[in-house]
Amino acid sequence: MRFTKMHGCGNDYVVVEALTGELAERFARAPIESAGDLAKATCDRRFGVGADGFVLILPETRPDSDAGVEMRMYNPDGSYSAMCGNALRCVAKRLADSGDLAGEVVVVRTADTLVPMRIVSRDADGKATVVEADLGAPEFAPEAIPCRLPAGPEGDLRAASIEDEGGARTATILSMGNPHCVLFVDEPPSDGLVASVGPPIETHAAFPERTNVEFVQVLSPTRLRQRTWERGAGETLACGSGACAVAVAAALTGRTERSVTIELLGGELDLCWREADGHVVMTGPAVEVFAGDWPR
Ligand SMILES: N[C@@H](CCC[C@H](N)C(=O)O)C(=O)O
Repeated sequence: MRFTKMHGCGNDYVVVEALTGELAERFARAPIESAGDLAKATCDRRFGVGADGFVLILPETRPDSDAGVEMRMYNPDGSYSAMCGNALRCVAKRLADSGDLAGEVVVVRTADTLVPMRIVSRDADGKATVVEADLGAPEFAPEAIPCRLPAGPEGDLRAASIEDEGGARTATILSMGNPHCVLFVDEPPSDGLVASVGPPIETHAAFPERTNVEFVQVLSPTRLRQRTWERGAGETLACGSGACAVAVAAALTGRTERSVTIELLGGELDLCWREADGHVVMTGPAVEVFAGDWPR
């Protein structure tokens, strides 16, 4: 199996393009869970390639879909995620660089979401370097996230109270196709905070499908700092869907404007929660590191 090791802001992936041939036969019509063990093996940082996620690029099998391909993303623990912002940009770059992208625009389906993406810039060799992705509109209804906490007066979880061993915390909870619990903090989020609060919130009883946890410091009305404890992965250097959730949470709670830049441990992402259609548009880098064969 040929793979490409890629990353977006240091959030790294083993990406397998399986548009034709044996791999497409094996996975395109197979149940989602069927690639879970392969994800665990390849993502292992000691016994495998090492990555925050395993990504399959598959032919679109839904007859009525406008997507060119389907993306399936798996966490290192083998669980599937219906959304993954940084991996989506890597997929767009992969398609652009391998000549499988006719123009500068591609539509990728992940679960039930169609994600239009545009190559924003290329290097001197014509390889894509920056990609813009429209991740669609956030979901706020507790049952759609899913989250068992009761909605507030606005019908959402913009100021939900969630308890862990450290006491009650106020969180903004929403879905970008996957669940996010955003915690605003006054200081730069520390190693200790992320490591001690991330795991119990990820597996908190309020989240029947677990959750990603974002720790966010507001630096100005257009700039934030974010660290993320990811569902099924632990702390990563960046989380694209998390950055989208943070941009929405910050604007929704009046902390920032709707267009912001987010500083992550591995780089920066630009986000815009568009007024016109409520979609969240993320712009950021996509990088190829190396290619290889699994197993050798
Ligand atoms: N890092 C990703 C999100 C990956 C999936 C997440 N861990 C989940 O299970 O929801 C991103 O860039 O969005």
